[in-house]
Amino acid sequence: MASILKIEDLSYHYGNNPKPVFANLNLQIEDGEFIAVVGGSGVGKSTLLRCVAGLASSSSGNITLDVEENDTRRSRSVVFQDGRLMPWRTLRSNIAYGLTGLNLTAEQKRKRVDDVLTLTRLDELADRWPYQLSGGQVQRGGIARALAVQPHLLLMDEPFSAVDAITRHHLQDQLLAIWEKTRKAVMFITHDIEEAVYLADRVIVLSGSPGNIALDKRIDLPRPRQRNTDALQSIAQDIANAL
Ligand SMILES: Nc1ncnc2c1ncn2[C@@H]1O[C@H](COP(=O)(O)OP(=O)(O)OP(=O)(O)O)[C@@H](O)[C@H]1O
Repeated sequence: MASILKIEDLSYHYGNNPKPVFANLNLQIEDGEFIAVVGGSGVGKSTLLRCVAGLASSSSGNITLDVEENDTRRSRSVVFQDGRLMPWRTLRSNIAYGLTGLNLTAEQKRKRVDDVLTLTRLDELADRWPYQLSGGQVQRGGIARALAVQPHLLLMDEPFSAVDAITRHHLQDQLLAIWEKTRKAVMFITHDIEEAVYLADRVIVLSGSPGNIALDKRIDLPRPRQRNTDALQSIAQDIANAL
């Protein structure tokens, strides 16, 4: 499979701080691949994601997204920890707002919104305001908004860390169902090693200061996966040891 994202010798400094958050980092993601990035607090996971998202400019190195650009879809989109729905817009309007600037007719936009509402199973909640949604529904709304732009690469920054454990498991399974249907490349940041092993094709461990890749582990467990199996726990333990 072809690489959709190539990160080469990436370094990042905040402001005048001479010490980089990470230095000479190299990573590739294949088209359709689900990778999870884990690492201790402050190691640079979110900074890396922001660089890939184009929200922060790397200090040196290259980030290449090998995707077909056109004006009806975006190369990448981001799902944040808090869903980031605008409180003054309904769910439907939040999703539609994300399509601003794309070259789509009103009818095409309406269809895009309807399609992602169905995909995230939020159809019946489309006209609610964010305050009328649960935490898990807000997160699914954030995923719907990110998917509406039909990104080649979906970037997720600890999207499920603010919800309870049961909701988190549901959201993980729904994300996997969406991923099976859309087969987008995903870069998923998490603190939770078991979440990473349950979801991803590859788990990348960031550690050190400056941060770099301490482990790049392919997860060969067949899908659909089971939680709490010895095989999954054993891989999670290997990853914990690398942290
Ligand atoms: N705006 C900023 N200005 C200066 N330093 C920053 C800024 N944002 C983050 N940092 C520092 O950069 C380092 C990496 O932060 P980052 O948020 O990328 O880590 P992280 O691995 O995502 O952490 P966490 O898991 O706690 O969210 C940390 O040491 C942090 O203090």
